[in-house]
Amino acid sequence: MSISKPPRSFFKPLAIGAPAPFRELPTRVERMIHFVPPHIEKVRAKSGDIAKQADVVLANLEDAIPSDAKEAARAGALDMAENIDFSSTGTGFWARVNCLNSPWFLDDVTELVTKAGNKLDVIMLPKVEGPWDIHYADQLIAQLEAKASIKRPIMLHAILETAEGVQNVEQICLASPRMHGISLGPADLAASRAMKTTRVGGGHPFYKVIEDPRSDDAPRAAAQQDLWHYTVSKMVDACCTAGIKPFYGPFADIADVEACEQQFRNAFLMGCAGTWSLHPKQIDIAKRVFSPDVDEVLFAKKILAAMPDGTGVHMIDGKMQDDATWKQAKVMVDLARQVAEKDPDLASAYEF
Ligand SMILES: CC(=O)SCCNC(=O)CCNC(=O)[C@H](O)C(C)(C)COP(=O)(O)OP(=O)(O)OC[C@H]1O[C@@H](n2cnc3c(N)ncnc32)[C@H](O)[C@@H]1OP(=O)(O)O
Ligand SMILES: CC(=O)C(=O)O
Ligand SMILES: [Mg+2]
Repeated sequence: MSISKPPRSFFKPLAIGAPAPFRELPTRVERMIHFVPPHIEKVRAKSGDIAKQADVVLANLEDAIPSDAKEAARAGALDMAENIDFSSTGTGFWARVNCLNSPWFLDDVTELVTKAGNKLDVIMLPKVEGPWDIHYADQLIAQLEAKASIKRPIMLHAILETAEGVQNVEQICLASPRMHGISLGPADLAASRAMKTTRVGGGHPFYKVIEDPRSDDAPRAAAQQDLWHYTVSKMVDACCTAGIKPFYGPFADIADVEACEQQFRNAFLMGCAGTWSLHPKQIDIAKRVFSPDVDEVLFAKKILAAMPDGTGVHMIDGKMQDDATWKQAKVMVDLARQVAEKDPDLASAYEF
């Protein structure tokens, strides 16, 4: 017997007075979630400017914040909520709270929801292992939303960063209508799986395929493979099944902008909606990569124009098009339209 909720109960608020969860995700361009360490006053002071460039600004309270600065980071996050104008640029405001078994989680969530709940779009929950973690956070947030008379539901975004979480990713995505999406957490995940790498995201020179031995004994060609391909694929399928958004996560080799761009691009091509930026220079990389390519969009527009009702078969520039490629084209053009609303240069390049 199934133990899932009956369909009619799924969208009911979990506390009397809490807002009803969204039936559909709000349509938002979220090409990058920019991480700010809120306890550092100098960096926090810049986050108003960052909010004009990034699609999402996130106050990070978890890893990378020293244990003796956790309260300061929380206070910094509340300060950001109060003093930065996110709404006029349509920028999302998120916070990554400490994990559920930490001494800080309860105060993080309580203070964020009750003091800044009407400003906060998404709470990012680290180290989620199964749907039970989502159920607990979901109920607690509903109680706090009700207590503080929050008008819009705060969404939940889980980080996929333990082997158990990857094993349970489908149930995590389906656990609650409060779910917004999932991000890959390659550092904790590597540790959890005992992967032998000290890198945060990206490839590894030892993870490669080499060609067969050559008759001339010349060095054999080799190509690095993507360590994260399986996990990203699994995450994308789980998110899309649940109607929520998959994201790549951090790329910590800040100086290696080329490898960062390639890792982001692989994730974009595989279906991710966005990524994280840890440093201001990763914002532009993410913007470039997660905005659809102009030539691809112009080609996709030709497909839509040639097949107004989305059926049949057509040849365009020597390539066969049918109902399936019409859907591929629609994905591209729909995203381009959303990006165009934020970016007038791209709007004109896409010829909208
Ligand atoms: C595995 C995980 O959990 S990943 C998520 C957790 N990690 C994070 O959130 C890290 C966030 N990023 C950072 O803390 C920093 O970018 C670091 C530590 C990676 C690098 O910091 P620095 O060495 O100071 O970078 P750098 O010197 O290049 O900074 C250039 C400027 O950008 C500013 N800056 C750096 N990072 C950020 C940021 N995330 N947001 C806003 N401004 C920033 C710096 O303050 C500096 O400003 P200044 O020129 O006025 O002095
Ligand atoms: C993203 C993150 O938290 C990690 O890679 O561990
Ligand atoms: Mg982590």
